[in-house]
Amino acid sequence: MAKVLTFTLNPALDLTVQLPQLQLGIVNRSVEQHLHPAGKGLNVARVLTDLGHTLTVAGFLGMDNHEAFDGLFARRKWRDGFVRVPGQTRCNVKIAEADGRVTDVNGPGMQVDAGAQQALFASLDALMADQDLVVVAGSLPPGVAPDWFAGFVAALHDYGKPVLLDSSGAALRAGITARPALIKPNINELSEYAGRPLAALADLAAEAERLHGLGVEHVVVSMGSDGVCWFGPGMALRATSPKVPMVSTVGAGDSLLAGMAHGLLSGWPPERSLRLAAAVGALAVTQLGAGVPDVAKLEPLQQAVTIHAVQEDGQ
Ligand SMILES: Nc1ncnc2c1ncn2[C@@H]1O[C@H](COP(=O)(O)OP(=O)(O)OP(=O)(O)O)[C@@H](O)[C@H]1O
Ligand SMILES: O=P(O)(O)OC[C@@]1(O)O[C@H](CO)[C@@H](O)[C@@H]1O
Repeated sequence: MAKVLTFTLNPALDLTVQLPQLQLGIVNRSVEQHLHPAGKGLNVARVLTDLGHTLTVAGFLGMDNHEAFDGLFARRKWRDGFVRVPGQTRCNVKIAEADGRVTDVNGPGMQVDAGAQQALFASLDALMADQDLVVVAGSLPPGVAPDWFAGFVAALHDYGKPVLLDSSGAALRAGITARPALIKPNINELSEYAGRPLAALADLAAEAERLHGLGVEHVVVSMGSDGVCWFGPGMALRATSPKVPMVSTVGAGDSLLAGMAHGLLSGWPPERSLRLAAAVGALAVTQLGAGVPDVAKLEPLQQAVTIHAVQEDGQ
């Protein structure tokens, strides 16, 4: 199995609040609440650990509420490369209604100063030693500029290992300039990047083609219950999403990305990688938070995924 480093520059304590139906402007009473350490790169790390890989996790972490994260790192036996900064890691609220709708209220995150950014940069040689693949996922905390992020991803790229990027907005735009091997925007994030709605598969294919021209080898576009499209060198595949009981969609994209990473690291044919990735994404929807506590559950989900080629006309 492989060694993987995931960066979460803006981690979060995810507070998931489950209730029958959210009613705005009145007191809502939740049925259950769960608080757990998360953030995109850490969610990816959970899945990759469950699939058998050895993980190092890094980014910025607030000094004032680090305990839950330290506990997670110790339980999962992750090497901890996080730079501690003054203040609190943010709390992101996820309101999960009984019909499967999830409303996210994500905090900005704690201020990260130039010293902390330099400290993370300075640790790259040590962090990158022996890694087979790097994942950079999530938003940028206040103080971290998109230009800095572009340089950061470029520095990772220079180590010669595949860099997988999942971000949005200005961070996605900046990260793409550093030619990551793979990006995984959802369809809304890619539409925002493109500056136009990408409604049809032909639009996605055209945008992916443009990104290939910028040096991004793999463009993986997630579309929630509508599945996922993967545009790679000389290939375009679409996977359907299996029908699953919905608990929370939070972390589905991270799970999909982890599945893709696993397939790439295993040297699998594209169809096999995409099938697994779609199955891991679907599994995430059936539970709170990311992870594959029972790998056997992936088998029926993989069988329920249909893969077909995206035609030139976008069918
Ligand atoms: N309702 C669903 N049923 C089955 N599979 C799903 C469902 N929602 C998501 N998935 C799977 O998970 C993948 C990622 O989902 P989605 O497109 O919602 O990612 P995302 O917007 O990046 O999510 P997040 O940022 O919350 O992790 C989809 O491509 C699909 O394979
Ligand atoms: O604000 P960001 O960094 O874009 O996203 C953060 C986040 O919504 O992403 C994960 C799900 O993908 C959650 O664990 C976390 O709260």
